[in-house]
Amino acid sequence: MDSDPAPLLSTRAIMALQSIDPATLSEVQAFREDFARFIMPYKFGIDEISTKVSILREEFAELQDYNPIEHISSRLKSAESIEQKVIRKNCEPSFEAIRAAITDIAGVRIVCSFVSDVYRVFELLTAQEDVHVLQVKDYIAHPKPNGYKSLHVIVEVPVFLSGGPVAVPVEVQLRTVAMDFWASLEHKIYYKYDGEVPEALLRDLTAAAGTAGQLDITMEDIHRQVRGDGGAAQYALPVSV
Ligand SMILES: Nc1nc2c(ncn2[C@@H]2O[C@H](COP(=O)(O)OP(=O)(O)OP(=O)(O)O)[C@@H](O)[C@H]2O)c(=O)[nH]1
Ligand SMILES: Nc1ncnc2c1ncn2[C@@H]1O[C@H](COP(=O)(O)OP(=O)(O)OP(=O)(O)O)[C@@H](O)[C@H]1O
Repeated sequence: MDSDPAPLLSTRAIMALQSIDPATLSEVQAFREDFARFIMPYKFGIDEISTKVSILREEFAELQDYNPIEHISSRLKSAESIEQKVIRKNCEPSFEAIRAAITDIAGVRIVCSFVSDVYRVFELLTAQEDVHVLQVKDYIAHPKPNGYKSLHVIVEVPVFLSGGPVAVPVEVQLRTVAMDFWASLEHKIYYKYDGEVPEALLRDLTAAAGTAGQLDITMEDIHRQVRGDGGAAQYALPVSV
């Protein structure tokens, strides 16, 4: 006995689609295809940078018995987040204008053990000949007023598509574990309060950023002493760390 195939769309979705004029529907479909074509190179840009960072990480681990990179994460900006930024930046809503104005559609975050590692990984990545630096923002040397610290660099990498190479901007954020801990909590609080964070919490967050900064200094100092290249505080460490 034949049974009806399971519907691909719910009755509500079919009714909604039937009520849209076919011209609008084909416009929506065309837009979806254009958006997929627009976003694809950014995904490949993330892949390029992630591969470069993974190679550096493996090489360090193999040859130097030391790994300056704790972890790597990446994100492709969502259509909603791009839309919000287009509105916020008062950018013309065309793919061409968005491509020129929004340089963090592809994002990679590199979390390092120590501040010196952040700068070392930055130097190694940006010295590669196919990595073109467009902009650097050093929020470690110059933290934001709320205490936010990270080293940001917008790089452009070539992505080889069937039609030829395309230069894709990728935002790389480099930070320590302590900076990352602080930034992720601050991000959650900011969203929880929809940007209207109470004064007392803001004060606590700024103070916590200072504590995280102090922790980075102390940890790096201990690390240097263990490696035997000195440190600011010259106290002896107990056996193995
Ligand atoms: N948690 C947290 N993240 C931040 C903060 N400031 C910047 N970031 C992160 O860094 C990204 C880029 O920040 P910036 O380099 O300062 O760029 P911007 O001045 O905001 O400029 P646009 O990215 O063009 O809006 C943001 O999208 C966040 O992911 C902050 O105060 N707290
Ligand atoms: N370069 C990056 N690498 C990895 N993750 C990132 C990067 N930039 C942002 N993120 C993370 O992606 C998530 C969502 O980011 P989203 O694109 O919505 O906003 P944003 O880039 O942080 O802010 P804005 O749109 O104001 O520039 C957040 O968890 C954020 O921490």
